[in-house]
Amino acid sequence: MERSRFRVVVVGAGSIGERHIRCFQRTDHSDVAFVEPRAELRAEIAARYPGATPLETVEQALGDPSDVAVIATPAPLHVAQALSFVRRGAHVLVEKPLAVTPEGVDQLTAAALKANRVVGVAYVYRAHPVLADMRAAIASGRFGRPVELVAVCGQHFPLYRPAFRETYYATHASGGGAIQDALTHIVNAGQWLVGPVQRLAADAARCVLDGVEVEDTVHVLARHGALLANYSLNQHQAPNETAISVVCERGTARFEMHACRWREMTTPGGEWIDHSRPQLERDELFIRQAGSFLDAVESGGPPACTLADGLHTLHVNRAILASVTSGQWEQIPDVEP
Ligand SMILES: NC(=O)C1=CN([C@@H]2O[C@H](COP(=O)(O)OP(=O)(O)OC[C@H]3O[C@@H](n4cnc5c(N)ncnc54)[C@H](OP(=O)(O)O)[C@@H]3O)[C@@H](O)[C@H]2O)C=CC1
Ligand SMILES: O=C1CO[C@H](CO)[C@@H](O)[C@@H]1O
Repeated sequence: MERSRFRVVVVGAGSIGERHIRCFQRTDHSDVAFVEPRAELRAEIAARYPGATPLETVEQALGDPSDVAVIATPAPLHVAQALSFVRRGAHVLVEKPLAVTPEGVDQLTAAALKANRVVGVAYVYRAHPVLADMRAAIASGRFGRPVELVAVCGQHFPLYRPAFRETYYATHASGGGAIQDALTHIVNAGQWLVGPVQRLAADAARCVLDGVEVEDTVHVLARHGALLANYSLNQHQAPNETAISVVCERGTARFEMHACRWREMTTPGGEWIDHSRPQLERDELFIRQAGSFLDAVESGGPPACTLADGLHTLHVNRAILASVTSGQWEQIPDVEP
């Protein structure tokens, strides 16, 4: 069957916005425009992506509604901008984290429901085929009930984002710090694998990165119902590694993003059985995410990460920040699916 073509506008052509322009173009189902207020950057991006239409303001984009808007601005702007586009009839993919506070999210949810628009949150791990395979294996029940999740993650953030001090990353209020910027991917993946978090306790500090006040190292103890979880992440170690293990009653499954594999072990003291794929190029994840969002728009089905899932992760981000300050366990509010 012939696929629909979509008019897609990417709002904010910074680091991730440029990637979305490129990756939506690569789906071959999109005519892409983008909003970038800074004239110099707008011209540079337009030169790099000749098919993409440059716009200066969000108002211009709202005046000529697209089918899909991708919100790639700093987090405090996400919800209000998403709401404006939904009200103009667009489906919206919002970058992570959904926001820094839950303000306006109920309004966005109601508006999306009323207008029958798909709103998804761009937690891109959900587009990872290896993680999806491991999730399906766990969900099949062949390892028994999941009882524990252990995530161990780290990378040298300045290598990947040398200008981090000058971006939203520098403050919590603008969506920065290891918790809201990086760990949020991992807790969202944890939630996808084993369900929502009910309570948590956290510790975090700025250990190495200079020129910012926000934390670069974080440890979280969490309860996903009966399951015990433990998340650790830093943004300064040399290895770029992400490993998420799910220990079940009759076997352990481990996702190793850096090795592009998941592995299982079911015999006590036995050998790992590996399920590997060739290493993915970074764009490939985002092309898959774009394609999957357009599929949801086409079918009217739920996106990979729904607004409700993104809101739950937002509550988790906030509870981690609160626990670091209070030194107490924090409860996570329920979110209606
Ligand atoms: N999923 C992932 O892997 C990643 C997700 N992200 C997330 O994406 C978001 C953006 O991050 P990133 O691209 O790194 O940030 P950048 O600072 O690189 O880019 C943000 C862009 O938004 C633009 N912008 C700011 N305000 C407005 C506005 N009012 N209207 C239109 N455009 C505006 C900025 O324009 P100007 O040029 O004027 O500053 C800039 O181009 C964050 O929420 C971040 O957490 C980021 C990186 C990777
Ligand atoms: O979401 C993200 C994924 O990784 C990037 C590089 O470490 C971050 O900058 C970003 O915010």
